[in-house]
Amino acid sequence: MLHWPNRPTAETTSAGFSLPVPDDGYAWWYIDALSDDGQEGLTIIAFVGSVFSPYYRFARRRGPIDPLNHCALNVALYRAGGNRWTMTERGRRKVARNAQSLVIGPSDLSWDGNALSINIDEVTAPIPGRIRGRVRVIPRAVTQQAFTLNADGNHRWWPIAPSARVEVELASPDLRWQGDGYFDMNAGDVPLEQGFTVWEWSRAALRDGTAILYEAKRRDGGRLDLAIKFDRHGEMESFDAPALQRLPRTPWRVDRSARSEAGARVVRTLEDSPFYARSVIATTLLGEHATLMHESLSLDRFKMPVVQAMLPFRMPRRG
Ligand SMILES: CC(C)=CCC/C(C)=C/C=C/C(C)=C/C=C/C(C)=C/C=C/C=C(C)/C=C/C=C(C)/C=C/C=C(\C)CCCC(C)(C)O
Repeated sequence: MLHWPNRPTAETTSAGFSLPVPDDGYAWWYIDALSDDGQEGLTIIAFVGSVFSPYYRFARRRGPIDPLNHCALNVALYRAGGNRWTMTERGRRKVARNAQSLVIGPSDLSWDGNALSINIDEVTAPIPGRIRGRVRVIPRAVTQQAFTLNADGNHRWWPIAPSARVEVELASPDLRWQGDGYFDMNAGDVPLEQGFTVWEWSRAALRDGTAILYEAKRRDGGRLDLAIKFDRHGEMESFDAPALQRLPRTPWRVDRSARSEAGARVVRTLEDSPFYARSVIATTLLGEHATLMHESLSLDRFKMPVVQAMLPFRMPRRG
C-alpha cells in the first residue's frame, strides 16, 4: 500500500478532477447506488481517457494520444420499468476541468468539499432517449488512502467514499429516490488492458461500514488481492477473504465468482456485455448477509476485434 504521489493532499477540497493524466493514460470517477427499497440502481462513471473506448484504443496505434480527447459520462439506470444507458464520448473541445469540477459535454461533476454533485444531460444509446437531472453523493467519510494496483505503480485506486448517501432527482425519466452508495476513482499511466487480463471488484454495505474486494490477474502474471473493510469513519482494516464461490456465467459468457462464508447467489444481472458484467449478488461476509455490487471484466475479450466493433452501438462519439 503506497501513497499516490499525484493525489491532492487536501482531500476535502478536491476529488482529483485536475489530476494530470498522461498520454494514453486514464482517470475515472465511479459512483454506484442502490435505492433503500431495493428497486432502483444506478452507476455513473466519468472518464478522462475512456478506458473502454474503441476510438481511444484505435487512435493509440498512431502514437501517444491525449486522454482529454476521449472523455465520456456513462450513466446507467437499472429499473423495473426499463434500463437506460448513456455513454457519449466527447473530444477535447467539449471538456473542461479544474480541482473542483469536471465538465464533459452538456454534463458536469463538482465537489464542494462535502458532497459531489452531478448534473446529467445525456442522450441514451442504442435507442435515443434522455437522462436529465441531478445526483448528489454525500460521503459518510472521505478516506485518506490510495492504493497502487500493480508493482509498476502505473494503475492506482482511491476509494474516496466507500460509503455514501446518494440522492437522485431526475426530470427525465421522472425519478426520485435515495439510497446507499459508493464513490471511488481510478487512474493509470498506460491503457488498462496493458496492466490486467481479468478483474473482479465488489463492494457491500455492512451494518457498520463497507467491505470491498478487489482482485485482478495482472498481465505480468502477478495478482492483486485486496479484501478490506472501512468503518463509518473511513478507518480501514483488511480481512481474510473467504473462499471463492463460482457463479453462473452471464448470457454473454462472462465468468463470475464471489467471495462468501456461505453460498453466493446472483440476485440480478444489471449489465451483460461481451467483456463486462455487473451484477447484484447475495453473499455472506464478516458474519453478515450482504448484498454485493459486483463486476467482472475480461480485458482479453475487450481486445477482440469483434468486440471492438460492437462497442460504438452503446458508446457513440460526438467529438
Ligand atoms: C443497424 C446496423 C447498423 C446493423 C445491423 C447489423 C447488426 C446485426 C448489428 C449488431 C450489433 C450488435 C450485436 C451489437 C452489440 C453491441 C454490444 C453488445 C455492445 C456492448 C457494449 C458494452 C459496453 C459499452 C460496456 C461498457 C462497460 C463499462 C463502461 C464499464 C465500466 C466499468 C468500470 C470503469 C469499472 C469500475 C471499477 C471500480 C468500481 C473499481 O471503479
